[in-house]
Amino acid sequence: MTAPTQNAIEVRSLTRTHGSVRALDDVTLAFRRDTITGLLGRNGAGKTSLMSILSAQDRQTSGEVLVEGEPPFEHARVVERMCFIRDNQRYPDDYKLKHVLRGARIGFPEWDQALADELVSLFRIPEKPVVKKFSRGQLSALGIVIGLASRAPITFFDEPYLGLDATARTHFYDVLLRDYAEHPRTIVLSTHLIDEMEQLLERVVILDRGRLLRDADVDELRGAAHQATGRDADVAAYAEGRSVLSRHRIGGLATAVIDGPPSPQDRAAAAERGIDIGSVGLQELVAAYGFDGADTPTERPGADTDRPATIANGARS
Ligand SMILES: Nc1ncnc2c1ncn2[C@@H]1O[C@H](COP(=O)(O)OP(=O)(O)OP(=O)(O)O)[C@@H](O)[C@H]1O
Repeated sequence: MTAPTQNAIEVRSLTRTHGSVRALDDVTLAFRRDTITGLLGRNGAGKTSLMSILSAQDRQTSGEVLVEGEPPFEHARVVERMCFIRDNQRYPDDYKLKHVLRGARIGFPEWDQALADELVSLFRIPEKPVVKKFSRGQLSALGIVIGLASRAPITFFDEPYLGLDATARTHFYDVLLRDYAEHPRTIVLSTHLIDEMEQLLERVVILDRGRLLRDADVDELRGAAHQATGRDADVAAYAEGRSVLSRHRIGGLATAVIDGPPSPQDRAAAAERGIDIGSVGLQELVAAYGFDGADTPTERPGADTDRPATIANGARS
């Protein structure tokens, strides 16, 4: 008997096009079993497209997807082990809370009714109105109830927090961590609230314009870049020849996010120019990747005549 691989999902050369738009472009990666992975990237990066294909709700244009070793599309055995909570889930017009929960209980073999009841009360989800009258936050809460109580071995959450108040988001994070500790499973969640949700994540996948930028442990990414802050001209000189992910300028001060941890030589060069070297958090790193090596648009395009070549061209391959 072969041992199960440590990956719940494997994706090879995955491409999804819509006409001339490449929602996913030659993506190769794996999602580890019994791990919470954050799917990050700017609007339109391809996060929903990827989860839709992995959960068999859409089909790739080319490439291969294996979920627990099998292609998911039209594979009932694989599909019933997955739960995809979309940010725009629709329900039949006459459905109330009880109808949605009844459907989920039938659809998910590992469904936990006690957990569903606890969450309904925690999120104060109303029983009487039809679901189509729910507020944005109530709809998100309902998705979270289904996603967690399904106990599906592979669960996808697509921006599950939309419209949720701060208390409800805290409840979500706390129950997710508690339930995951008691029932480990593979969870993939897309989010733009990176600072807030970073504590939940063990691994991170970053997409940009359909392409894979990073697939790494959160701890590895925390040291993946450094930032240099100082007078604009000094930071520009420091940035010269280094791989600049983004640069912010306010007045005469600038901060450049540079790919890679600072070496002793970097520290010495910074000290020589009176530049502060600092660490870059996950949210700042993802934002910096999204800049394409460009400046923040605080100044008129074309006004920046002294822009160093590494910044103007973008140094990231
Ligand atoms: N059915 C479709 N028809 C045409 N283009 C599509 C379709 N679905 C997705 N796209 C395009 O594919 C790209 C990726 O979209 P996707 O929804 O996967 O991004 P996302 O990372 O989830 O974005 P967001 O963070 O804004 O939710 C976008 O440019 C989007 O416009």
